[in-house]
Amino acid sequence: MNASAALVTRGVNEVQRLAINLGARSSTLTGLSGVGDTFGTCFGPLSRNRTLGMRLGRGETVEEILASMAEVAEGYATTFSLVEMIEKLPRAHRAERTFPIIYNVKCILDGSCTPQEGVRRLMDTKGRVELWNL
Ligand SMILES: NC(=O)C1=CN([C@@H]2O[C@H](COP(=O)(O)OP(=O)(O)OC[C@H]3O[C@@H](n4cnc5c(N)ncnc54)[C@H](O)[C@@H]3O)[C@@H](O)[C@H]2O)C=CC1
Ligand SMILES: O=C(CO)COP(=O)(O)O
Repeated sequence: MNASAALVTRGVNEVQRLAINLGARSSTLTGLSGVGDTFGTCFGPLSRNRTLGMRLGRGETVEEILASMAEVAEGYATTFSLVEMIEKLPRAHRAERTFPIIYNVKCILDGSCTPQEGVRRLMDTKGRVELWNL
């Protein structure tokens, strides 16, 4: 549970950081449209995005999962859109260090790493001050 809490909290932080860079108010991301939405999708047993992630973690491929889902897991396409947006930001050369969760999710979804490798890389990330760039 602690690892999940850390991942979700740091995930919100990355989305917040991107949104602020694009002109959003930070309070928008700490309200229902940010933290609230993230809780629903990460912890709701019926969540489409959570279902995609759980099935990936159990060893199915992205292709198998997407082909067998009747619904759309929005997070799949959104991950690639987020990376495109990040790479247009100033200091994009530091992007993988600044947005490690988004980049690791992309790596898992595009098949360049396994879920286990993605999680291992996140766990090996050097610690730093939590709110260093907000
Ligand atoms: N329900 C929620 O808590 C949240 C939903 N969203 C996003 O909002 C959107 C709608 O969510 P819901 O209303 O819950 O979903 P829903 O499953 O109730 O409705 C989605 C609708 O899109 C249609 N659809 C799916 N693929 C399509 C395609 N290729 N072309 C045309 N129509 C297509 C489906 O037939 C369905 O009527 C989704 O992108 C979802 O990820 C975002 C945040 C929260
Ligand atoms: O898209 C959503 C969160 O942004 C909500 O959809 P799910 O909760 O079904 O994953």
